[in-house]
Amino acid sequence: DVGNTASCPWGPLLASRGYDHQFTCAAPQQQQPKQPQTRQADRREAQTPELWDERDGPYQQAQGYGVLPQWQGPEHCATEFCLFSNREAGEGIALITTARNAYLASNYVPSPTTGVEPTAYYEAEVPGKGRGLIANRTIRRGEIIMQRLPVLLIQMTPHVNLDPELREQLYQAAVDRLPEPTRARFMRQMGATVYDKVEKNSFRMFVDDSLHLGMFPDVSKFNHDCRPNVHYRINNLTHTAIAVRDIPRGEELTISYIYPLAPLSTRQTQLRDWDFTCTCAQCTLPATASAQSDARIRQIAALEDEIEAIMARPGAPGLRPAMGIRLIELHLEERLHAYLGPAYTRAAIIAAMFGDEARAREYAAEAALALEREVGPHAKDAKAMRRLADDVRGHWAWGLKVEGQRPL
Ligand SMILES: C[S@@+](CC[C@H](N)C(=O)[O-])C[C@H]1O[C@@H](n2cnc3c(N)ncnc32)[C@H](O)[C@@H]1O
Repeated sequence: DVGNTASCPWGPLLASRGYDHQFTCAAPQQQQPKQPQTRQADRREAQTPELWDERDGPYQQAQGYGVLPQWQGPEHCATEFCLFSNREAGEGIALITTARNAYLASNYVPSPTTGVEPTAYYEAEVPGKGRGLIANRTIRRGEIIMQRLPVLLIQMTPHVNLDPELREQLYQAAVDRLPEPTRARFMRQMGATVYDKVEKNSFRMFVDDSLHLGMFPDVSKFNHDCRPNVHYRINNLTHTAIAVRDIPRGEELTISYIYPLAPLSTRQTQLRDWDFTCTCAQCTLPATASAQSDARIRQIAALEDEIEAIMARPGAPGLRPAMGIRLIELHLEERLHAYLGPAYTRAAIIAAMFGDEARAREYAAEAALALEREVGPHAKDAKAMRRLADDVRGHWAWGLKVEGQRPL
């Protein structure tokens, strides 16, 4: 059920979890995110496989799963991890994974590869960031900029455990299986070796329950910004990048590699894993403005905690209409356009509880739009917010905090 999934707003090497045989990114919005790069933990968790065993066992086991005919592989098995490839799927795809995961992938029907017309943006040198993407026309809020399948998908266990030389051989073999134009675009990504490219450009995603790193050469052109104008989600193996506000011609298109609702020092610590010092506008604010931004981030966290605690108590004692309004203001003042869904949801419910029909309708409509962008068009929360916007007075929350109107 794709509708069960939520977006993972914290950047490349993103954290995600799978449902059934889907490829999903399913970290709940409200949940405190996992650190974006938990490589040390992954290294500890991963079992050390025997290295580079191409004898019968893994091949037979792999063949037992019977991936679809247009797939090539298993090849180059290193214990249970083998190379599987398909030149016809998407722009060509290579997997380094177990036979079971390859079987799941090969049976998967991907979303179409699509997005705005290629001339809507162009690639250019961005001072202090290397190459990046620039809007070539006004890109409207909600426009899908890119929707892509990975061209290389590598299970985390061999990525962290294989002998470096063998790993690079295996990765090179995988890249060689891609059609030439895709291979060329893959090789243009930042990084000296294939391993290095994976470290610098991959997105975390799950195939069933196993953590993988997905490579999307087009998507890897987005630079990071702590106040991004593009949000991405990964559902069912597909990476979707979508504009979160109107983006004027000439502005850089950016995503966030981390969970950015954190003060400057925390963001900088997180970004150290990527080996660069962030030069985005938010990280280079003058000291006073930067301190004000940190204070707003702390206010957002405190207000959300307060609302949660109040809502958990019968009668929601101490709830005030201003709380929802302030939550929205703080998000907008901080330019957190990629993270508005939960804030508008809370504000819409609070407005409905206090019988403020106009605000409840407006906030619920904004919440629905934001959640559709952030989580996906089938998001259950987005549907719930649409229902609230369509019929505020029929909603369970309507008038609950209006004295004499309804018992709580
Ligand atoms: C996924 S690549 C993005 C595309 C890259 N600029 C290029 O030329 O291929 C990530 C790398 O871009 C650079 N980068 C991205 N965002 C940045 C930022 N906000 N500040 C400084 N460097 C950044 C860093 O070198 C980072 O390792």
